[in-house]
Amino acid sequence: MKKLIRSFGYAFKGFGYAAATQLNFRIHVVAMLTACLLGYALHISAGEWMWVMLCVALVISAELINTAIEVLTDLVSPEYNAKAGHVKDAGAAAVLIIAIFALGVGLIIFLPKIIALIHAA
Ligand SMILES: Nc1ncnc2c1ncn2[C@@H]1O[C@H](COP(=O)(O)OP(=O)(O)OP(=O)(O)O)[C@@H](O)[C@H]1O
Repeated sequence: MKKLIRSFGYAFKGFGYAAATQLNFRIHVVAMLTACLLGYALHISAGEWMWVMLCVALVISAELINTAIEVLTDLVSPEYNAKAGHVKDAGAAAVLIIAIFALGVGLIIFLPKIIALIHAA
């Protein structure tokens, strides 16, 4: 049990490290919190919440894995190395693809509701 609690602590430490050092991570956390607030305010359905939660988990996990890749790359290759660059670029590309997916889901769920609200006003 103690071990389990300790590993939660490590996970929170990892989250804190990413939040303290990565601007993109902070931007994505704010975007995901905004999506959750919008979901609450616009009374989205259970099915729509599942998509939003999937996007939150994907985006935040991708950012955390990308942070791990960046830190490890800097550790292994502090000097310029083309392969180190490819590793970081591939990590960044993975985050971009997931962010685009999340943006698409957000537009599909929220845009019609926001347009309907504007028309009703
Ligand atoms: N050791 C390296 N060797 C070769 N190219 C690198 C190296 N480190 C970084 N790069 C190149 O610079 C880009 C930016 O790297 P950097 O580590 O600054 O990441 P970042 O995405 O700007 O993240 P952050 O600013 O949060 O550290 C990489 O995607 C890669 O193309």
